Amino acid sequence: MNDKELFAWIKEHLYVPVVCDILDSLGYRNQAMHQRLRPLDENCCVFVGRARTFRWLETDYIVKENPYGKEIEAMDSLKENDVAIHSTDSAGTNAPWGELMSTAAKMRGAVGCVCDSQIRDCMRIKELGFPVFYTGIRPLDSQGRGLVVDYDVPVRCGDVLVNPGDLVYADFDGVVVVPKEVEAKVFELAREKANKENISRKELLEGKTLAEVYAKYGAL
Ligand SMILES: O=C([O-])CC(=O)C(=O)O
Ligand SMILES: [Mg+2]
Repeated sequence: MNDKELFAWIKEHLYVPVVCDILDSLGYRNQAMHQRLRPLDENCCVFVGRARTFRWLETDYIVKENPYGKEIEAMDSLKENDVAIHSTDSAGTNAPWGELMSTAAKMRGAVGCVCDSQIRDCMRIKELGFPVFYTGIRPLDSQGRGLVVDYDVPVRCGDVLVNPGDLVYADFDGVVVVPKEVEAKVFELAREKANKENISRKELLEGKTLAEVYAKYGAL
């Protein structure tokens, strides 16, 4: 399967919690982003793609020659199925993501953004239909408050260390990051667990008790 086929398959058959369960079973227990990251629009929050990371530096002055650092270059390098991942801005001084970033990302084929910081232009982002997970909303520009010092480097976002190219999967329950080295295994096992959950749900709806179905399929 190429990425396009894999991502379509994941969106059709899986959901974020089942992927988290499999990561748990393989010893990767800290791959779900912190619950402070929530979707801007619950009707537009499901995506799977590859991490493209932005490393932010907090500043208290405008860098004259290049007030946004490498941000514009990074944005224009986005490709099909990319997910923009912004390093954590604990201070929350500014909103590095808004409607123009969303528009630029969408036009390059990116499928979502996880911004562990503030966002702005929220109603326009919703109108555009670009999925964004965010920590807060604030109307202030990043210029003079922060800049992108590097991109496609490991960054911490939502308390998860994200490497460029990691698979990022988001739905209403949250955002999970699947490290490259376990990706194939995770989706093979997630398919099996989802099958067990589907049959368990069916039998629960037919009236069987939780103890009965758990004894049979071992899936919760
Ligand atoms: O200017 C920014 O950094 C964010 C923003 O407002 C936009 O993307 O429209
Ligand atoms: Mg704007």
